[in-house]
Amino acid sequence: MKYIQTEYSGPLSGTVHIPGAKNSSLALLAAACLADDIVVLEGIPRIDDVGILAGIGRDIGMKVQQEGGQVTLDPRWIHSAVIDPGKASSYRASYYFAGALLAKFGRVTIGFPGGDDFVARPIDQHFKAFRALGAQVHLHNDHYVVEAPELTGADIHFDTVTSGATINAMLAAARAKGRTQLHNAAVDPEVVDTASFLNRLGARIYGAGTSRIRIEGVPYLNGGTHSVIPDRLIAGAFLMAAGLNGGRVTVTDVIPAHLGSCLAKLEEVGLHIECDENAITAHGTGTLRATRVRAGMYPGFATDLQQPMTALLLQAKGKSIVTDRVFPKRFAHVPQLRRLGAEIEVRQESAFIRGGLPLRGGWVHATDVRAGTCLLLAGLAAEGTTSITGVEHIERGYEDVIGSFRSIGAKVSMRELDARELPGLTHLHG
Ligand SMILES: CC(=O)N[C@H]1[C@@H](OP(=O)(O)OP(=O)(O)OC[C@H]2O[C@@H](n3ccc(=O)[nH]c3=O)[C@H](O)[C@@H]2O)O[C@H](CO)[C@@H](O)[C@@H]1O
Ligand SMILES: C=C(OP(=O)(O)O)C(=O)O
Repeated sequence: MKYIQTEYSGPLSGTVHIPGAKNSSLALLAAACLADDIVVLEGIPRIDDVGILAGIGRDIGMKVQQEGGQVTLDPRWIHSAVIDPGKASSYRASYYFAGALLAKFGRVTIGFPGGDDFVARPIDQHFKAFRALGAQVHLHNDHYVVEAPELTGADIHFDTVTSGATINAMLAAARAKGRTQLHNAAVDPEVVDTASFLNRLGARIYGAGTSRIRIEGVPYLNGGTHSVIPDRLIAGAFLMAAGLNGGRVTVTDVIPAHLGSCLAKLEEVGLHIECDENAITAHGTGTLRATRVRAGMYPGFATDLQQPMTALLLQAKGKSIVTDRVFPKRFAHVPQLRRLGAEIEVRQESAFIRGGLPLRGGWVHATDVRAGTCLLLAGLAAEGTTSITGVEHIERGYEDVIGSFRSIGAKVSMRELDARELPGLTHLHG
């Protein structure tokens, strides 16, 4: 079993190239199924979730060729819309295959989504959208079936703002008959990126990036080429790394506007931020201020950044509070941070932090990708050696976590755990 080892690293400094966004890539790769010709996607990160998705694509007949960050997909060979439940459940965004295959096949069989587990991650709004477009949804033990002999445009009012269901509804409606309007839609950059991609193929999607999206269904979609947007969540985590021990980090190939609420919060805690057209530099003075973070949907502070931010706030003298309004129980990193000596506890769905106290290295377990980033940052600020298991979660989101952190001077390495050490470590998962 692999684990990541970190050592106290002092101020981190350097430049990191930010890869394409995981969450956008997963939507675009599935969306390619809707096309009637070859699609080329550029800037796709080489992460585990993309590997699983490509495997599913090949299983159903799609031709998928990966060369570095360029992925060429030929959907003309897709012969099946029955997706292996195990593969679908091994990552979150498999639900996009339901939206993308429905218009072409009229029936999709697929496993329930997996991915990071934050206690509750319903997909009722995806089903609501499919039903509104005329589909029936049948739930089974380990899979569900979505069926629609024909999809017809409709007005869909989401009960809550969800990026996943907004994207899935766009996919299903792109080739539906007539007009669909999405109300209370998510405004995330990944929604806009998916709409831009589909429009490049000939779809007619208007208003993506606002809470009302209009889709005029089209009978077919061409092929085309598209570059995925940069990963704002990886960029945010590296900027936070600059604040840990008073360092200076530049992230390049980013879209600064996608990080507005993150940058504002970093300035609030005392980091200096400089933005260029496609680069951001953060430098810490060594002194951090405690603060209040309320994670919300875009353009709010991202739920996927509240865990690395928590690692940073452990270094800020005083009391900080972190609340997650998107996934109110997303605090699996908290008991792990306590193993490193952090004074942090969860009460009434918020993490209360007493920061500015020294951390000491130890064994910890990453339960999900961002918990992993949080523990990695905490490990770089802790005295001694920190060992992080659960690397498979981290690798869902990072293509070269060790290389990119080393490039800013982090003392971090990937190691192999001797099987004989395992029994003594099972307590970590509790
Ligand atoms: C693969 C992917 O893109 N994952 C991202 C996506 O997840 P995911 O697509 O699962 O998250 P959503 O944006 O859909 O969730 C937003 C909120 O809506 C709720 N909800 C969602 C769907 C639904 O049918 N019913 C419902 O109640 C969720 O519980 C949550 O409170 O957005 C999250 C919120 O920015 C991010 O943390 C994830 O990294
Ligand atoms: C929650 C995340 O991913 P997923 O939705 O794929 O589980 C994440 O990227 O932080």
